[in-house]
Amino acid sequence: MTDLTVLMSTIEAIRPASDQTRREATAAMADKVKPLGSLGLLEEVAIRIAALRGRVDLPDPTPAVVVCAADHGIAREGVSAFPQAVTGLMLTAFGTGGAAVAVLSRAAGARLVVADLGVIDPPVVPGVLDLSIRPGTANSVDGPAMTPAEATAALRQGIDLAHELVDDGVDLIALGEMGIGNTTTASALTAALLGLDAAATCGRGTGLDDEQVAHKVSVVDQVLARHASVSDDPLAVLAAMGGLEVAALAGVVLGAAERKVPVLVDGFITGAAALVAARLAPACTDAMVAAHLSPEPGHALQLAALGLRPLLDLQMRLGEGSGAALAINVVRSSIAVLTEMATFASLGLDQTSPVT
Ligand SMILES: O=C(O)c1ccc[n+]([C@@H]2O[C@H](COP(=O)([O-])O)[C@@H](O)[C@H]2O)c1
Ligand SMILES: Cc1cc2nc[nH]c2cc1C
Repeated sequence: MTDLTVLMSTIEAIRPASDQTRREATAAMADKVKPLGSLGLLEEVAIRIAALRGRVDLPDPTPAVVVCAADHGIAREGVSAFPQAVTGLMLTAFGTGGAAVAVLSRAAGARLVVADLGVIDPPVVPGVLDLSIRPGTANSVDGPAMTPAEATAALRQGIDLAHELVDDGVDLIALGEMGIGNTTTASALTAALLGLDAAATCGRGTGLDDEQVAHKVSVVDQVLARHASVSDDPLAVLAAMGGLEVAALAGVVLGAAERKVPVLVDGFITGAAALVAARLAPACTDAMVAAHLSPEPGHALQLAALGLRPLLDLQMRLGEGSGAALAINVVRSSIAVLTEMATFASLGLDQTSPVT
């Protein structure tokens, strides 16, 4: 099958979560020995996952953290506090287990899957999947970051990866990314897809000062002006602005949603991938859980557009999937609440009258 055929058949196959199971899970949660709604978002997450999976008796999840890495031509505009070579260096840190996301994945009992979608001069690191489409995108200030065929190929890599993980027993996927310059790419994508000004979506990334953020806004303004004609078509916007890892992560979302497996969206860059996926297949938002809130100003705007509420707000702005890895145990706990908590009835209590 061609990349486009796989993409289209995946989009076609994505169905909304089950309303019937949502009602059953909501009723089951209401019976638990606690005041109604007192476990807050923990209740909502378990109910949403039950509705997605089509069953209330959820097993303890088998999680995987998927980190997609790639380089960005836009980094040449001086929009990051760090040099582009850091993208490749971090591949080694992922592969050797010393990166934050490797530590947090271990703490969550999750398998870590790292994929190179287009790192320039990637180091040879055992365990890192070579899914490279091209060595970095082109600079989207000057022209399209990639061709529609390259964007589709990256999406397909993500879809295939999600399918392989699910076939292997994974039923919870945390999204992560690495790519110097990718907050600028995510700012452009978010502004284009949500019809926002660059100033609303640009933040400090890896640590820009106010003057550097102003420069970043002017660069994103140039990208938006250069590609103004494509703003109605999500695949064309993705190809025009990048990036390769964003495309692959959008594919992971689509592939997971097709198989009714929840994805934990991490920060601002995975949020941009989630937006792309939602534009391609609106029902895939039922598979998304927002792990945390990044201080990048565009992140809250993305989550509002997706109708998602973040589980955590720890002022984390690392990326890599660090927030998503951390939220795995929150999701695991929410499922345990739904499946293991006692009910009022089982304790011989009447939940409608307070115990005196
Ligand atoms: O996840 C976030 O919200 C986030 C916010 C700021 C920075 N990052 C990470 O930092 C890198 C991009 O930052 P920058 O400044 O180079 O665009 C990239 O590797 C991301 O993983 C990630
Ligand atoms: C060191 C470093 C680690 C990262 N992890 C994700 N983005 C990153 C950016 C830098 C600079």
